Amino acid sequence: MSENFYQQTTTAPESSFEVSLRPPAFSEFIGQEKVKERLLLMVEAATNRGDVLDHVLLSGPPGLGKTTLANIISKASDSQLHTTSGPQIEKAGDLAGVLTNLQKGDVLFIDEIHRLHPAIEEYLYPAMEDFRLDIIIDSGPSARSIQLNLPRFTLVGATTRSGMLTAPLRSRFGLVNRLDYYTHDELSQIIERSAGLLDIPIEPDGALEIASRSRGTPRVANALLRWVRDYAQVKADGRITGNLADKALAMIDIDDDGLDEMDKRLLEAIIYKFQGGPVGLGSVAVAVGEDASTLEEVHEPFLILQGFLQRTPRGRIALPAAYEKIGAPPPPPGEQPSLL
Ligand SMILES: Nc1ncnc2c1ncn2[C@@H]1O[C@H](COP(=O)(O)OP(=O)(O)OP(=O)(O)O)[C@@H](O)[C@H]1O
Repeated sequence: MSENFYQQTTTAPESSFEVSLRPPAFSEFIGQEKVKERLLLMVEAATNRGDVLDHVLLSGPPGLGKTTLANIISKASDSQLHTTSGPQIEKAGDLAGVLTNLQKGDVLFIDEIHRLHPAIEEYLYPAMEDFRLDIIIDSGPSARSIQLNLPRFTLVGATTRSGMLTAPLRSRFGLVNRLDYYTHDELSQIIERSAGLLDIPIEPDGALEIASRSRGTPRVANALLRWVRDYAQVKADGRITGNLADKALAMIDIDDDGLDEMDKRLLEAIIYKFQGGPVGLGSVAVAVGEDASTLEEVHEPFLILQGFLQRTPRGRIALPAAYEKIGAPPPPPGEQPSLL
């Protein structure tokens, strides 16, 4: 279970468990204060003007609350939410179907918007800017362009890879927000809230223990809470204390910093197989037997944030903290890989 624990919790389709824990309003959404403040202001201004909300882009690693915020935005602006994702829109006709289904003021949430096909993205520009859709019907000599007027709507785009978004698409969003990893204190509050909703008795030190091993990510925190709850029910009286959470998480090989087996395997591969780097992502992926994009989107951002890893133009480099973490002797100073 442990090896792919984060992958399961960060890329698995939404479970009813997750949906049930989703905060329904800004007031219950913990953390991301700046983002919340901006969105609240936008919603209030648009409501006061009786206007439709501007388009919003939310970026950041998986599981930080982008889908949750899209839901909250649509509720706060009293509008209907329509959900789709970049890979689901395969043809221009798919996009036309989604757009022509919207009512005035509706929120269209496109998850993984960076994965939209470039040709389809171009249809989105006039739709976002002028609420107009130009589509070509038929082909060959009888091909002709027809123009459809769309109701004014709000596009909420979510991406884990904001760098992959094209400049023309990015510039069409009125507000661009980056979500950051949560602090231990914020995650503790999220865990206590979830435990309350699920009727799980938890001590503050139990919540903090889970929080400190949740890699700054609410989705991981909720998944770990669920595991610790099961452990507490079977091995104890059901109450989650700090000590019990520690034992439960050790059982699934999640260490004090929240690193799992795959994180450690990645660091070990760079240090032992590639002499600490620099090494390209593709080579690391083959060495650890994991998909390169999972390493890049799920594992690496946290390892970088924690100071274990560095991305350089020449490849990945293990930093001194990584040697310490896996108990490898640090390289002699002369053999430290150059960071350039
Ligand atoms: N600020 C928060 N407060 C409380 N719970 C949160 C918060 N942010 C996220 N969660 C919880 O974490 C889970 C994951 O959130 P969500 O699905 O919104 O993430 P996401 O960023 O959209 O992820 P992905 O990009 O992978 O779809 C949800 O169940 C939600 O309940």
